[in-house]
Amino acid sequence: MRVALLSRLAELGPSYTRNQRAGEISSLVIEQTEALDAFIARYLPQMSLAALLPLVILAFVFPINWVAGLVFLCTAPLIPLAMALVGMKAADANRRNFKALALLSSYFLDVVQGLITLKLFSKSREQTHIIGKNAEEFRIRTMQVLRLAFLSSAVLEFFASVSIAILAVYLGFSFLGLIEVGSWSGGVTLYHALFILILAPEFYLPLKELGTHYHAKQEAIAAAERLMDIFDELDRAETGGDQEPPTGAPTVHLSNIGFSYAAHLPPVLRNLNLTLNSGECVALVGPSGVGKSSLLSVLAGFDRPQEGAVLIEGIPLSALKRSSWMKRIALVSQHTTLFPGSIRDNLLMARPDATDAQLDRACEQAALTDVIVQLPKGLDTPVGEAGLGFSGGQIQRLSLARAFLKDAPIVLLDEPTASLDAENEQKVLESLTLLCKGRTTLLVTHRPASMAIADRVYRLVDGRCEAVGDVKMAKGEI
Ligand SMILES: Nc1ncnc2c1ncn2[C@@H]1O[C@H](COP(=O)(O)OP(=O)(O)OP(=O)(O)O)[C@@H](O)[C@H]1O
Repeated sequence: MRVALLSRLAELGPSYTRNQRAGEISSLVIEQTEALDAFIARYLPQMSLAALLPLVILAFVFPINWVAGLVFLCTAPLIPLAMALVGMKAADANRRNFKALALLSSYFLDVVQGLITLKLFSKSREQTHIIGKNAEEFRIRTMQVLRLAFLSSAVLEFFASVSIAILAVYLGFSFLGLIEVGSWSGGVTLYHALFILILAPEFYLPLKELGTHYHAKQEAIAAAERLMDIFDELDRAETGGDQEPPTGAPTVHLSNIGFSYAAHLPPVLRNLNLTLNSGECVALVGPSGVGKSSLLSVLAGFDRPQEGAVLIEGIPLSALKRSSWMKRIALVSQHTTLFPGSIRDNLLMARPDATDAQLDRACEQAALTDVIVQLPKGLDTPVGEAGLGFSGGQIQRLSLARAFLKDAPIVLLDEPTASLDAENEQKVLESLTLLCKGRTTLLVTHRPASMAIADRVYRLVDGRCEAVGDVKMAKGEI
């Protein structure tokens, strides 16, 4: 289930996950998935037992004493009935419990990630208080679930005990000759009475156990509902077609693109037209928040435009095989994630078969060599979650090194030199000039120096692209 869930999330891509709370998703994948295990491993096998064992016992008891058989037959349905009555409430309680857990997880993650900001504004105590409140809410919800689980066990135990007691009184009286109905052979012998009484708890046991595991079923239903939300989201995923993208640096045409993040939000891109000729580097400028990164995301295929189409050599992007398209683009975004492992592992993601010489060259091109030679373990230095021990600029250079390594015909760059000093910027720009040669490149930038490597400059205004006469003019505007 976890593997299926993660591959669905990968198919949904960043356009889905960036609108979700990371803590909630991780609680869903790690903890809530676990709830299905109890249902499959305990409840379902118990259901077969509960259907089979009482029938077998009845088959032995009826030929000996039909009244005892009738008592079994009449009291047995009481247990599933009581179980279902209590269980109806349990699904709701479990749903609330999972919600409280998801809220607690996501809040906790936000606080841990934003600890510096909280310390800076002396808000950590306040947040601790809010986490305390969420934890208390989770405790209350958990207790509600447990109360229902124990209550259902008690009710089942009660019904089973009363039924056995009725049977014991009947068998006792029959044995003493005070009751004469029931036995096919006249009276009840000690052997028969003991045989039925010893079997009685075994008759109710599978039903009681089923009741005990019933809350596992309700827990699984609550978890499955949330999991199904993600599987149902698949319709919104950009799954792509089955056509292979053209080889070499293609001409990319954005035709009448209209895009907004949600139906209730104003469009970010409106009737946008832009052509990136084969092997050409186009720079895109514009004020912050105008939609440059959104345009890159549409071009990379992470977001689907509501209007218009992205055409790769005339073929709509939506018709291309997604995995092949991903191999054709190198993207340096503003948010780079470093995965736990060594620097080498993080670089090899871009090209698993890269040789040491190729890795060294990519580091050199991205102005990363100076950083690596200072590390005692060099390329084998471990980097932690979110690039622990790496500065923003160093992470950006690592992302650039990945782009150099990938050697893809389409290059998408979002502010590639934003966190670099003038000296390193110059170094990286020289490498970028080489990288862009012969590749179709879109370079989003605010930096005048970066624009110099572009063949043409466009400005994004009001959701549309306007050509800027020349680089000098664009520099003047910035
Ligand atoms: N996931 C999202 N959901 C809703 N709105 C979004 C989302 N991401 C961005 N936006 C909005 O879309 C608009 C364009 O954002 P975008 O990041 O594309 O701008 P940008 O030009 O790249 O800005 P910058 O230069 O600061 O990086 C902004 O108004 C932003 O608030």
